[in-house]
Amino acid sequence: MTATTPSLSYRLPQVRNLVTALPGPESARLAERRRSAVAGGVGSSVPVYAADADGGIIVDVDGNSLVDLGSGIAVTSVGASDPRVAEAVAAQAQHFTHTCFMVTPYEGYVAVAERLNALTPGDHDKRTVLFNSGAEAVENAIKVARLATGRDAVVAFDHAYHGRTNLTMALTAKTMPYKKDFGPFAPEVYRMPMSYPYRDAAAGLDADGKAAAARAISQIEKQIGGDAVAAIIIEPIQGEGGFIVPAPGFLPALAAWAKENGVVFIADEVQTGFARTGAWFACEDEGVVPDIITMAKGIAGGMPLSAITGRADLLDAVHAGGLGGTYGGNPVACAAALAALDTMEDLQLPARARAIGERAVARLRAIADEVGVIGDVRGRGAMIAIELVHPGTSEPDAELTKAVAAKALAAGVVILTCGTYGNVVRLLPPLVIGDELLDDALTVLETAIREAAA
Ligand SMILES: Cc1ncc(COP(=O)(O)O)c(CNCCCC(=O)O)c1O
Repeated sequence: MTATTPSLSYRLPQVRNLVTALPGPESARLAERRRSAVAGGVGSSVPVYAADADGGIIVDVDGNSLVDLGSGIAVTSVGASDPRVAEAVAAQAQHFTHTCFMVTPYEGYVAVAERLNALTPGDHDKRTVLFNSGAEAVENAIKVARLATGRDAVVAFDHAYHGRTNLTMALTAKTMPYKKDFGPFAPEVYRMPMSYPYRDAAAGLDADGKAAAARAISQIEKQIGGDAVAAIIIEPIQGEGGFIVPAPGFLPALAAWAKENGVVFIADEVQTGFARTGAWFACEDEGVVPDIITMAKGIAGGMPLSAITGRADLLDAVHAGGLGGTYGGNPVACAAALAALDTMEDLQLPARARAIGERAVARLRAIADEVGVIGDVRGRGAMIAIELVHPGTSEPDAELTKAVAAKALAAGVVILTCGTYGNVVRLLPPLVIGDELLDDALTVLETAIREAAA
């Protein structure tokens, strides 16, 4: 831990420890039950079943302690059993688990909205609406943008990921596994080229952010026309598409164009939000103030909650009853969010994320030349990735990527992969992971890369 960050305490030993082969017998029994109970379309990254989790450790049903470098896909930044969150959940549940905010409202929803209005970029008048999933937040951000502008067209980007509902599938770029055979998809969605510095350079394109933005804007104007676009939606750092950090200048140029053309600029911070990238929100890195920001994942310590926060004039343009849903802003999830936000603030998790990222990037950059298969090391804060390629080329190596993740898992480290080409190893550790455990996991990852690449 750096000297300035508060000390962390844990309920479980923060030590990687395997006591059986993976999966162990209990996980194997659960897998058997799952085969005759759960649809095969739901996949799982690892073959073990969780029994407990705390800090950077997941304990499985066979007593194995694994290091969690996935945080349940960027969700459990405060850990999966933050004591403050657990206490808030229990306390709320003892009073009421649900009344439906559209029926009998409650303070927790209002308090979360006040916190998000204050925490998100921009000092303008804002309003917030709460939902359950990231995709639901994205769907509603687009609804608001279309109503407020009276326009239909929505611009999304190559390599984007926005969810698994019909509209968010239309916004998502990669077909397999997210979209294949699930169409037809919502109309009036247009895909534009992304700033992908590593691959832009490899393709001989000008990787400069302003040039990349100019390419996208030129296509928007030719294919749609600025006056027909309701919204641009973009992840400030693309997540499932491969932890793609656009070149500096790209986001500000798009936001400026959107403002000039009356287009709603939506930042999808479902994966980048809540300290993950070393700031409360990734947009802050270049001073971009979105008109609407979508949030979920890290918001509530693992409880299902999502939100849109945006300009009051946009969100208040919607007629009464136009936004909502049965469970949106569930009171238990709201209690968890308020507790999680307190933990993030008390533990200074944006700074902790930066420290985690610096540690990880230094280790990965140090071996890149030696192993020859790391084409790029990138990310910000504790959202770090390596793109794996065939030696001496920028050709994606998806098989090597799978092998690295499998070797890491066999040694007791849960690592997620992603990327349009399936060749990105991503690090999303809980922001409460300790340095010793992080270093141990990075050593395992280095060994896995060396062995898989040999
Ligand atoms: C930027 C961004 N927007 C929207 C979403 C969607 O959030 P939901 O809460 O999964 O609906 C995500 C979810 N990302 C992980 C999805 C994993 C999977 O389903 O295989 C995201 O990252």
